[in-house]
Amino acid sequence: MKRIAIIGIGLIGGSIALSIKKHDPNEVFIQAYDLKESQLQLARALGVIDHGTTDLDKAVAGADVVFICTPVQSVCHLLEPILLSPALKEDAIVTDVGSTKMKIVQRAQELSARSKGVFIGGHPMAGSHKSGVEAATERLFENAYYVLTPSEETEDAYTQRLKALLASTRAKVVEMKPDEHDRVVGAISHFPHVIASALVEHVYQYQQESEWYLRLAAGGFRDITRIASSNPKMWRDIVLSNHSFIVQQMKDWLKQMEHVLDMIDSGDEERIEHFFRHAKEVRDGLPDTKRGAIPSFYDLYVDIPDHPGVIGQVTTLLGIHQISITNIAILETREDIMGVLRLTFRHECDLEKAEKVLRDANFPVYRRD
Ligand SMILES: NC(=O)C1=CN([C@@H]2O[C@H](COP(=O)(O)OP(=O)(O)OC[C@H]3O[C@@H](n4cnc5c(N)ncnc54)[C@H](O)[C@@H]3O)[C@@H](O)[C@H]2O)C=CC1
Ligand SMILES: O=C(O)C(=O)Cc1ccc(O)cc1
Repeated sequence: MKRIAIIGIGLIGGSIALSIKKHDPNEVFIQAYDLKESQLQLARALGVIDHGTTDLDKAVAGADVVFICTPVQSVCHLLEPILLSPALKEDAIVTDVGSTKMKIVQRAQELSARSKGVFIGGHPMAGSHKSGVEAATERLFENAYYVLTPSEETEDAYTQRLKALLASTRAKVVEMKPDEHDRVVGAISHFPHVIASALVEHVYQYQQESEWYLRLAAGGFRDITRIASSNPKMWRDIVLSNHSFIVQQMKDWLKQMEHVLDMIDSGDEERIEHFFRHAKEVRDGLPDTKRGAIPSFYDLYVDIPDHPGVIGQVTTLLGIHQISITNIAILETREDIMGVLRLTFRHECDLEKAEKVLRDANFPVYRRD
């Protein structure tokens, strides 16, 4: 029986646990640690873990592989008590899922000589703007890249052992140096999150002048700012931990914006069209993966008319048809309706069934991403 420890059982820790468990249900025992007893209880109730504890030594005891799945600043703090834990098994692999790698790998290297285990940095390049174990799904990492950052001293046998375990995620595992990882991921993930949030803030300032700004916000604005709905604490940690690259990229961006400003101000038709054409070509040429770096969750939206008991009708209908909902939220209000209900499902087939059941009952349902 293989023992896997998950430290921080949220969206990513839960999704790793589920994918490993689904692959080998009878051969794996998943033990978890979290600061929040409630997350451990929920994870146990959802069948994501076999055992939960708020005692770190007990959680790592006897584990063959330990995944640290907390926000990145906590990963740095947890490395010492985990790598130097007397309960850590000889030759255990300790890995993490943090969105940045340089600081984490550097801290692990400082501790490596005194540890019984071996640290290999990791980062699954898939996620969501949702968090918590309730949003975890075993298919989250399917077809996404999963970066590992073994150091030059890491014996290849350990890396191969970890890769074999990660095969259950069906991600494409690749190896990178921590600095290259942080520079590239800074540009394609971290900095875009800063831009998305800044764009929301930008329009919010205008909103003080007229309420129409956010009321009219649709289509493109929604698409480009979707990631601004992500977990603020997680992104605070990421930005602090990848500070230098993000600051550099921000300076490059300001220069780029100067060019764009100059181009638009000049009214030069040819330059402006070329700007949009080139961006379109690069964007259209992005690798067409079924599930990319930001895979959609299985969300269904229902417009809720303004009369009592409607939300109850929706959930009852789904219950009668035995369709499980992972998450439910009322998102926004428009004048003509009471709100938009977002129903999240763990599996695509549940979403399809729910869509049919609700449509047959004349609810206005739609998908959106
Ligand atoms: N959410 C995403 O899209 C992605 C996140 N990541 C990385 O994965 C890590 C986890 O992110 P999520 O699973 O989204 O967060 P989450 O908020 O869903 O889960 C984090 C869990 O860690 C627990 N936790 C926090 N501090 C702790 C501590 N000191 N000790 C023990 N438990 C602690 C929390 O209670 C929570 O259950 C972060 O480092 C993030 O940068 C990586 C890829 C994608
Ligand atoms: O790709 C994005 O930017 C996402 O929103 C999903 C995500 C978030 C954090 C990561 O470390 C990796 C992927």
